[in-house]
Amino acid sequence: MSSTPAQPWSAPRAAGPVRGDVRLPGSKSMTARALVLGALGTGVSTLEGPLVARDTALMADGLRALGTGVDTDAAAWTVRPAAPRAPAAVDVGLAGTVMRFLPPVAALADGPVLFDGDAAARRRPLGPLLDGLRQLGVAVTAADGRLPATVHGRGGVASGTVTIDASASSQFVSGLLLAGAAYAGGLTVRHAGPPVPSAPHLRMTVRMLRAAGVAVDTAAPDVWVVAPGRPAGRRWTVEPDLAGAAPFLAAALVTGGRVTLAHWPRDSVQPVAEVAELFTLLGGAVEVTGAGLTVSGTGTVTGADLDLRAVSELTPVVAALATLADRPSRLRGVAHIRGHETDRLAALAGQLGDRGAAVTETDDGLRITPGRLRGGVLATFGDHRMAHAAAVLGLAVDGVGVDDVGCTRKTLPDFPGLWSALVG
Ligand SMILES: O=C(O)C1=C[C@@H](OP(=O)(O)O)[C@@H](O)[C@H](O)C1
Ligand SMILES: C=C(OP(=O)(O)O)C(=O)O
Repeated sequence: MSSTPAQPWSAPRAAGPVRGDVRLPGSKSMTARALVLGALGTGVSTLEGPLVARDTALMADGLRALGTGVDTDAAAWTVRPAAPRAPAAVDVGLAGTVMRFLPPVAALADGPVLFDGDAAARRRPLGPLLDGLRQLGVAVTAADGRLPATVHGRGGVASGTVTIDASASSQFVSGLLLAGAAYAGGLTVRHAGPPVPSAPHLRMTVRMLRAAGVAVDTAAPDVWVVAPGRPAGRRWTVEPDLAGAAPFLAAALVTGGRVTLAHWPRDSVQPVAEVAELFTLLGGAVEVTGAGLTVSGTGTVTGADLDLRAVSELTPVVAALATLADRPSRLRGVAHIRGHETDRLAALAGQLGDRGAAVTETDDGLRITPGRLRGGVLATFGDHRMAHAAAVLGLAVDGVGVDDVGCTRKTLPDFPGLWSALVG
């Protein structure tokens, strides 16, 4: 973790239905991919509306350490590709995108690149990605398949097929695919194991590779074939962050309000259909118009049986909604979020349980029965989305707070400011 002092925060209660527009900064996932594709590109790339937050700053710094020119001074970022260089050291912080997307880039350098990060990042799974690199002939040293890890590149990677189990994170596949086009003969990635989570993020990876002119064949299930040929330098317009928008949209549901995510594109690379289905099952109405993506609620959250595998990063916000619902809920398909920023299933069961809901962990999710809720301080464990969950709970329960809202800077530069601007 960063060494900045903990920043306790009290979540505001909603005085009435929350109504308004919210302007979210750029998508973390899109910014990360555009930076990596830009670094490996044939020419200069620019990012309009990038996310300025800890995860994307770490990605920019990591690429700089590898020799890429990344200019983040202006509102639009510029990426000037250069052959990856070594020796180098990359601080991944707690960013899954940095720890999974940059080792395959480092494999192109000639020499050792050391990866390390926050203490919590050392607990996050990395082994299958490193095994994938080893299958391509890249030497990697890592104790127990976790950080710290060193990638010993030899100035290039031959083509090949790698077979990995990506059930712990879709980012293993995305990381390999993003760099794969720069490997001598391209790359084939096969997944073997329980289902890969977060399928929409794989879709985003493939769409952005194709948008940069890289051919990707996805005809066979769980197999991705990336043709050789570097991505084109190009201009990316980064969409508002849909995952970061989840607590704001949830506010409409809890309070019977109406919240619009402004500047929403008609054609998005983020999981709009999945998020719309989720909020509809929870009792809301979702529409995408020229004004943006709007969620309206009735003030009653409908408890439901929800498969969250595709949108697993929304689990903390959905769990908070489930504690406020009219009936019990079951959240399933998210066993792998035990390896997110913290063990999210344990953290949610503990913290929401302490606030009066009955929450039990299952093999792959949570059962949540609403109860008489009481205020109190939730521990975030450095996890931005635990703070989002607390904010949602606090809309309807007096005296809810978090021990450290600073962790929200991982993906939003000013979550408390945005939240009070909307909620009051
Ligand atoms: O590729 C990405 O940008 C992401 C993929 C997902 O990771 P997992 O597949 O590990 O859940 C998601 O949860 C994470 O927030 C961002
Ligand atoms: C799982 C998440 O992040 P990361 O990219 O660090 O995996 C998340 O943002 O919820």
